[in-house]
Amino acid sequence: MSTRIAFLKGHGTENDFVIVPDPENAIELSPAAVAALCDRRAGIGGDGVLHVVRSAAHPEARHMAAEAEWFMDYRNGDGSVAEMCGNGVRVFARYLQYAGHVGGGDLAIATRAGVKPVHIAKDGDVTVAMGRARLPEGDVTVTVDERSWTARNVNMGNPHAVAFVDDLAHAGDLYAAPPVSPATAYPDGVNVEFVVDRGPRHVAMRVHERGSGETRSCGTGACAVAVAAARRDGADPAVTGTPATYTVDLPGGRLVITERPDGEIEMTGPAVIVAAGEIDAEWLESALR
Ligand SMILES: N[C@@H](CCC[C@H](N)C(=O)O)C(=O)O
Repeated sequence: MSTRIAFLKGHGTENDFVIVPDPENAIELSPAAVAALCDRRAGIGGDGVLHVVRSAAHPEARHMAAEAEWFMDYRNGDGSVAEMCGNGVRVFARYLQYAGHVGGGDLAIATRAGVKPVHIAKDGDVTVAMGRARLPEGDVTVTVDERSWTARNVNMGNPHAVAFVDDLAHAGDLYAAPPVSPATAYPDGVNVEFVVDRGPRHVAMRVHERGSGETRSCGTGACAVAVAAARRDGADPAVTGTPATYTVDLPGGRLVITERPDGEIEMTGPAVIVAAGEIDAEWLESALR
């Protein structure tokens, strides 16, 4: 009988993840193994992997263990490592609740972008305190076919380029990463958001994610969009002294983002566990050959 590895499948506004519980960090998840798990035909399928490890058991998280028991070791679908995943951290919290590691209410999760406070509400939504955005100086340019847009460089722990467009269809098929220049603005690659207005403080977006391609939702992307929209709309909370709340519609659902005058950003939306099962370790080995 071959060895089996437990997994779950979950999503936040259809940004979907293979969840691999591994409290003692005993499973070696190589980039090839992550890509095999995320393969939508030959594997389980997902935009990324949430490797669930005790902070004390992971060299990148040990220093956060006193504040947060669990570390979200997030990987993109192509196996690359990313600093942060906003939908991922909400689904991670839902998994901790599902597995009985936490009840509802408040908890903290360690990520590569620091410890994130999370609140699991009784109504089912999960809110994460994402911290502050960084806005590196200088606009960037996003190009799709014959169209180009000046875009805002926003860092939410991970890098984003936010372009306001007239029509989301102008983003094209997004099968490949849209070129962003200057390339020096993003030495480690970039997530690209295309945004249209839907109403006052209400936008819709599509995203091409670094390491995953076009996804149905991106939490850090939605935060970057809200931050860029507030600056564009003259609603920067640091200037007005009042919080700015944006509703962000994505192909997979709706997220609500609030930025406070001190720059702290909160994101709220659904997080769902869909299934639980077992990975055949022999299959995973063979997928790596
Ligand atoms: N979908 C995520 C972002 C995942 C990481 C991203 N692809 C990157 O490489 O930075 C989210 O919900 O934030």
